[in-house]
Amino acid sequence: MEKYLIQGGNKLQGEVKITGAKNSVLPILAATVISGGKSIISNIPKLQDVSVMAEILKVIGSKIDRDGDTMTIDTGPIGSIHLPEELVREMRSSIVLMGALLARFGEVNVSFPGGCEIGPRPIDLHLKSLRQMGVEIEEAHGFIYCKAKELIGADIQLDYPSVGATENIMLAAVRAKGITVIRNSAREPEIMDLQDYLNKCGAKIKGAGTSIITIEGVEVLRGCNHKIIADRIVAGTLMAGAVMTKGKIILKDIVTEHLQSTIAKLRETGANVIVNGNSMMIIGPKNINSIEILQTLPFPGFPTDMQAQFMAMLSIADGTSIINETVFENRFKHAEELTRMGANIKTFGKVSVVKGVKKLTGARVYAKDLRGGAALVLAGLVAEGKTEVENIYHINRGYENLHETLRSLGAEISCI
Ligand SMILES: CC(=O)N[C@H]1[C@@H](OP(=O)(O)OP(=O)(O)OC[C@H]2O[C@@H](n3ccc(=O)[nH]c3=O)[C@H](O)[C@@H]2O)O[C@H](CO)[C@@H](O)[C@@H]1O
Ligand SMILES: C=C(OP(=O)(O)O)C(=O)O
Repeated sequence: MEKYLIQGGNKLQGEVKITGAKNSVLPILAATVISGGKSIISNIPKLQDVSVMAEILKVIGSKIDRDGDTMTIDTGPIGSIHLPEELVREMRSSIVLMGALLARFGEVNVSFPGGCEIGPRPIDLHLKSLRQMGVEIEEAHGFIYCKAKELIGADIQLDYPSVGATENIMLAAVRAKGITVIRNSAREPEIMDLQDYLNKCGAKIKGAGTSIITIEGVEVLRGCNHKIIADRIVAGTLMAGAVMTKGKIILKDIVTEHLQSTIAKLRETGANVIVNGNSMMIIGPKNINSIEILQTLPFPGFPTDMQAQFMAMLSIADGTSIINETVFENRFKHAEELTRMGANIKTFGKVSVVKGVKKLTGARVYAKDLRGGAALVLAGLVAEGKTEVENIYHINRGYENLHETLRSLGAEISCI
């Protein structure tokens, strides 16, 4: 199995273009199913999750050509509503194929999805909302069979602004009869990107980016051309790396508006962040200040997908930081691995206390999930000596050749 070997000590320096967002491209690829037409999607990152989503679409009949970062997807030939269990279980985002196939065929058979193991990840809000739209759902033997004689617009109040539930409702609602309103919807930028794609296909959606989304169902959708937004989490990960290594990097092709909570917290550490249109310079401070309280929240709050990387950064800060993970039940598996590298971290349920240490030391550590894996790589960049990060297949789910990006910025890292 592949692993990363890192020799710590080099500063990150230089310029890097940020790739397209995993959490945007996955629901948009699922959305291509609805029209049965041809869509050309660009700025697609090379990620394991993208390959899996493309494979699922192919298994049910789509034709897909990939040329560099662009995919041409023809979903006209899809002939099955049964999604392949093995592939669906490989990632979380496969669940949004439920809304997409319901919109196209009024029927879908899907197993429970996979994704990072960061605590229980129920889909009760997805199912409750789809039921409100006239979908009959049977759960048996690990599968969910959904059928709707007719999808009907509904007024849906989400108990929590779930990203996946918001996406599933949007996808089903674009072809439902009448108007669907999602209240307390997720406001993540990836929801706005999904709205943009669907509206280019002929959907009538308003409000993405706010907590009320209104969807007027239409009879027909067509394929379209769409460019995926930049990945704010990949950008944030590199920003944390620049701060930890006392480096200086420039990120290109980003949407700085999507990064405000990360920028604010990095400034608290003493980092100098200079925003210039769709690029940004980050200069690491001499000494990293601790952060009194870092609380993860739905967007526009601080993203849970940046929590692990910030824990790695705060483990070498001056002073003690408190991290409160409010989004997922069990997203601190990286704490134990960081401790092997000399970090001083105590976790109590959803709260971690991170007491900054003078230095980390290289060790053999295991990625337990995607962002936790990225955090260990960042720790390796500053640790004294060699760090081996095992199980990097987790990292490949969400970062396109992370080692090559870091090497282009001066890090000593190789994949063996
Ligand atoms: C592929 C993708 O886009 N993944 C992102 C998406 O995951 P995902 O869509 O799974 O995240 P959700 O926003 O749905 O989940 C947030 C919280 O709501 C709970 N919940 C969710 C649905 C439900 O029916 N019932 C329920 O209780 C979850 O267990 C979790 O505690 O948003 C998360 C929160 O920003 C990110 O960390 C993930 O990177
Ligand atoms: C948790 C994540 O991904 P997923 O929802 O796909 O498991 C993530 O991107 O950090």
